[in-house]
Amino acid sequence: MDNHDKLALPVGTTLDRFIMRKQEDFPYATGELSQLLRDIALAAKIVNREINRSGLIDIAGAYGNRNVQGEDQQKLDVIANIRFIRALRNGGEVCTIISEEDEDMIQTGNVQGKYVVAIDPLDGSSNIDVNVSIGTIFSIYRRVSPTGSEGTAQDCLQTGTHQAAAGYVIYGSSTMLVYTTGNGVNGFTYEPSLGEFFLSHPNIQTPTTGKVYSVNEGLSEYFSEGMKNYVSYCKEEGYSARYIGSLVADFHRNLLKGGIYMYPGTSKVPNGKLRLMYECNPLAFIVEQAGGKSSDGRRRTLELEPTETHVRCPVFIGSTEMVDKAEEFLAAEVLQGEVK
Ligand SMILES: O=P(O)(O)OC[C@H]1O[C@](O)(COP(=O)(O)O)[C@@H](O)[C@@H]1O
Ligand SMILES: [Mg+2]
Ligand SMILES: [Mg+2]
Repeated sequence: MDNHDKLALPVGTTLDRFIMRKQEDFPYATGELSQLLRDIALAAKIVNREINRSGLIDIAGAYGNRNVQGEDQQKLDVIANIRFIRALRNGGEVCTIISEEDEDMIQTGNVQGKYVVAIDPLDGSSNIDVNVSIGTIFSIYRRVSPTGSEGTAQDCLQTGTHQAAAGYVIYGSSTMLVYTTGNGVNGFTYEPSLGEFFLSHPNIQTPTTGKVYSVNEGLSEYFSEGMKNYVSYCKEEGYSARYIGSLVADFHRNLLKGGIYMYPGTSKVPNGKLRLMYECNPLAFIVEQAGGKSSDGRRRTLELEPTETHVRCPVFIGSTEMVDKAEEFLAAEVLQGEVK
């Protein structure tokens, strides 16, 4: 009987109770990570409320600033960023934060905090004003430097294999929080009238293959030969193309139903668009814990060395057999290149 069976909690268990019961599984746990997960859930509830009424109040549209990625910040990007940073600062468990919306590391002042958080406060920004599912993505590391001082770059630039926990919130037809602490993946659905997340998707396992591929084909003229060949293969196999344009939403669908999401390197952007620390690493941890796979087309995402906090990397993530197949096509291209 493995851990999951021993601690199988019924659907409908509240998130708080689930976190508490899971903590009991680790006799040496001190409760800080549990509290940190609760802090994130609290901020998610507040951001969810803002999103649900975003059409009614003046929080639609651009904020008027550009972030470190050179993207126009949406007002909700900024609001979500403020809400999550405030919750993590007030919670006291986090010493340093890296956020998509801030160029530099954010020191919270909690020098006794044992954790570092990397966060994409609002994912799918291009979909905010058009009522399409968006999300929040987070990744949690234990600091490597001693407590008592601010977190360091070394604390923030750890490979994904060192994550203590990771997760995302999807603000869709319902709002869900999905996370892992390296002991399986569980999903919780938010019940707004009770203000609680309830266990709705215990021990998520992703199918080893699927019939859905997700990629922005608008970029296909910049795709490599191998990538073009894999997309043709998906069409020949009769797969359906599904691309919401919100990473969290495309990932979530494929996690539950099977499929592959790809944001490849292209001749225009060789490292692709997505960020390793707060988009690819957390989702790679989740997909692996659910029995799936994530790579940059060649190397395991979780083993990629982060060179700086906002570094980008190509990503192929989802059902293992589909990621394997995509890698095969990319490898064939390299071989052909060598033959020529
Ligand atoms: O419009 P493109 O180039 O296909 O990019 C869409 C991708 O960019 C993102 O919006 C990037 O994330 P942010 O919205 O957090 O910047 C992903 O959610 C999405 O999958
Ligand atoms: Mg994003
Ligand atoms: Mg974002």
